[in-house]
Amino acid sequence: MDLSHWGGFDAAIVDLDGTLVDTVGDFELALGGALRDLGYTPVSRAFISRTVGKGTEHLIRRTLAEAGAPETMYEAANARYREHYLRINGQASTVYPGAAEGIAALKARGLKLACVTNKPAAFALPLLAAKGLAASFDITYGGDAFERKKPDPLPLLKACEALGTTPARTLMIGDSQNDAQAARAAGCPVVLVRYGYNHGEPVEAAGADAVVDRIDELPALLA
Ligand SMILES: O=C(O)COP(=O)(O)O
Ligand SMILES: [Mg+2]
Repeated sequence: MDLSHWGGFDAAIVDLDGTLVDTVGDFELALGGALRDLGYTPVSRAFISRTVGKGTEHLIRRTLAEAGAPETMYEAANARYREHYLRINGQASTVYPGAAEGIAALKARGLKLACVTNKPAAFALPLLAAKGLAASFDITYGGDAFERKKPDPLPLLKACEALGTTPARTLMIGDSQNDAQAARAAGCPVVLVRYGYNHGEPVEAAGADAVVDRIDELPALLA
């Protein structure tokens, strides 16, 4: 695969869950804790992997339905989830092989970097710091930064604006259809990683320009 026809980039926007960090273990602890507090049985890891990616509200609403709990429990579940998540954040998650190296190599080439995630900033910022990734990014936007989150293009357009780049010269690196759709609508080329969470669907079907096994493959492909 040769992506050099893209003709160079000034910046990259990088997704967090499923792209930089395997966080399904953290989600499992926090959702499980919240469900137990409310008297329900925790949901499976497989369910979590195919549900993560569209932000906290979507995840909690789907989790309540999966656990057989009423929708009216949303506020209580959200409060319990937040408390558990803030306490366990990072304890059951790991940086994917090649992710830190890949980001460092892109940065060393002079690309500006933004982390744009649907994870709330209160979870995303401490996680990036705990995993030694925070300093790599010029800016980080959580899922609560703007009126709309990915797959809407708004967070990507705001990131380009903040970095002083154009979408055409800003590469989106993500793991799901939310990243691919947001990138398409914003006008950013997009690469997806094969190992993340894409709602249980093959990542090849998400409409990316390319799919890679590791982020540290990218610098050579872009040469
Ligand atoms: O919290 C989520 O929904 C996941 O967010 P991300 O994949 O955009 O990082
Ligand atoms: Mg993701």
